[in-house]
Amino acid sequence: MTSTPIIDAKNISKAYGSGTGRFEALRDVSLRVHRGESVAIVGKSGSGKSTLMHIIALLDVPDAGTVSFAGQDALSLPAKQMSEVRNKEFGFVFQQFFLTPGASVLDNVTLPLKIAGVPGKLRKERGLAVLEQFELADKASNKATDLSGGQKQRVVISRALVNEPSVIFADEPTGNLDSATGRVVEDTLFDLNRDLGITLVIVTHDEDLAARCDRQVFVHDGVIVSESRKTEDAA
Ligand SMILES: Nc1ncnc2c1ncn2[C@@H]1O[C@H](COP(=O)(O)OP(=O)(O)OP(=O)(O)O)[C@@H](O)[C@H]1O
Repeated sequence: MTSTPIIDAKNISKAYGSGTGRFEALRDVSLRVHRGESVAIVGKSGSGKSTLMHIIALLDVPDAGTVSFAGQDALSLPAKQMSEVRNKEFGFVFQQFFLTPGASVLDNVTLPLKIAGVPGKLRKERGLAVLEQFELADKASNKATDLSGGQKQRVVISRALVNEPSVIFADEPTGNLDSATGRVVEDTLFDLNRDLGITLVIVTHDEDLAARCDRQVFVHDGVIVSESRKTEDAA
């Protein structure tokens, strides 16, 4: 039985710069991600991992190729609808957190709901419910910057989850954390995958983190060179 992939990227190419400074970051790359899967994108620094993730997450457009989301050609959508897909269906977790420094934890977490036009009272309820889940409700009125690294990343995951996304894209999600805190953040992501069926796409250098994913996709010099699947004893 084959189901429609949640993400189906075909023949993606992307170059940066022009003339002699032109650099081909991705060359004819195709990648399918199925609903509920966890996929690690791995490779050396500069291999094109983040570029690939940004394109399949509709944060950037390729020079050539197509990206479908749930069977629909996402790149041909009008800009407004494309941002709606991104805002409603995707959650983002980046190494650098990207929290708004002066704003409260709650305001940071509920930002995707604000963008989606959800009224204030409901935003607050949903934001607090997610923070509660991560034992951060007592930090709701703190400034987002006045938190530990692990707490910040849990705030970022709360923000990624508040819209009940179908896919979470994480780019080196544990890169700024010590190993124990990183492990807690990883566990949180895999719990969401297992318990809620949220699809995970994780860009990482970390072999242990990659090994926890159902599938590993290896990128080298802008090309997918191989793939492997989790063996049961790596679980
Ligand atoms: N905005 C840009 N302008 C010019 N070149 C870029 C730009 N973004 C990325 N590149 C180049 O494209 C290549 C791929 O970058 P990308 O960030 O996708 O790699 P990566 O595998 O994610 O690397 P890292 O693990 O270091 O984050 C790199 O050689 C990078 O220098």
